[in-house]
Amino acid sequence: MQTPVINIQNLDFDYQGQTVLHDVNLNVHQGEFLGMVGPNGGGKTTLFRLILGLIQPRRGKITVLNQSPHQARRAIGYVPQALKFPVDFPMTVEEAVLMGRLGPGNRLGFWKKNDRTAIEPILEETGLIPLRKRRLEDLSGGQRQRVFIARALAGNPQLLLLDEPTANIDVQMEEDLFQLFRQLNQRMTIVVVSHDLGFVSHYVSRIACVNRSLHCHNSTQITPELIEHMYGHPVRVSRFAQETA
Ligand SMILES: Nc1ncnc2c1ncn2[C@@H]1O[C@H](COP(=O)(O)OP(=O)(O)OP(=O)(O)O)[C@@H](O)[C@H]1O
Repeated sequence: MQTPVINIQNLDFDYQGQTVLHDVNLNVHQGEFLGMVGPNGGGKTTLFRLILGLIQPRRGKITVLNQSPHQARRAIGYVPQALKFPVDFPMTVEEAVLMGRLGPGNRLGFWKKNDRTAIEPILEETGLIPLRKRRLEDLSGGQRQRVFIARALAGNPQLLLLDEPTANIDVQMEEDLFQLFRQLNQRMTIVVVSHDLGFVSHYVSRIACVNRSLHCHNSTQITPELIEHMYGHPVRVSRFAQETA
């Protein structure tokens, strides 16, 4: 059997003595498109930061592509929550995407020809060719999201982690982005955090519910009762309600 892309065993994580994640176990397999849902503060971003090796578990084990998260770092593309990224940074779309090529031997602003060549198909795939010379601050929220996705793709990752990539963007743009993720999923494993359960379960086969602990469900098993139980209160999920009405 193939080694999972992400393997987490009996993981505990604390922030200043407060347990944020407890006894988390998770296997994400090659080529999987996994959705991740859960209430605010449930620990989803923390789990991403652990997978990226930015923070260490207090207990348990985590491997990514059969290596430590730190060793696997260059094989992971990460799109953080949009609100956590400065948007008034004075750079063009092209320069922002090139930042995804940063690494040993590459300095900011001193790009090699092969870096510029490498980003061309990515600009094309993410629909950014017409915007390539525009400054980040002049873009809409959805266009900016595409830039952050393209930046994450520039390092040619095997695993893509997307933290609420469709927050604050309109429904059409959300559909377009998920179509792009579906296309990308043909060549890479994807984990996407979303609060739009009905929508995300349409695209993914499995959903990890994170609220201090983690439980996986097939997307067909997700019911309003299960969601209410996980969030601790009823959740307004427009598309979910429509689909299950
Ligand atoms: N740097 C930090 N120091 C201390 N506590 C933190 C830190 N970052 C997050 N936390 C706490 O850890 C818990 C989990 O936060 P996390 O951001 O992982 O949740 P989340 O599920 O991603 O939430 P959201 O859906 O709101 O993005 C929260 O209680 C949060 O306040």
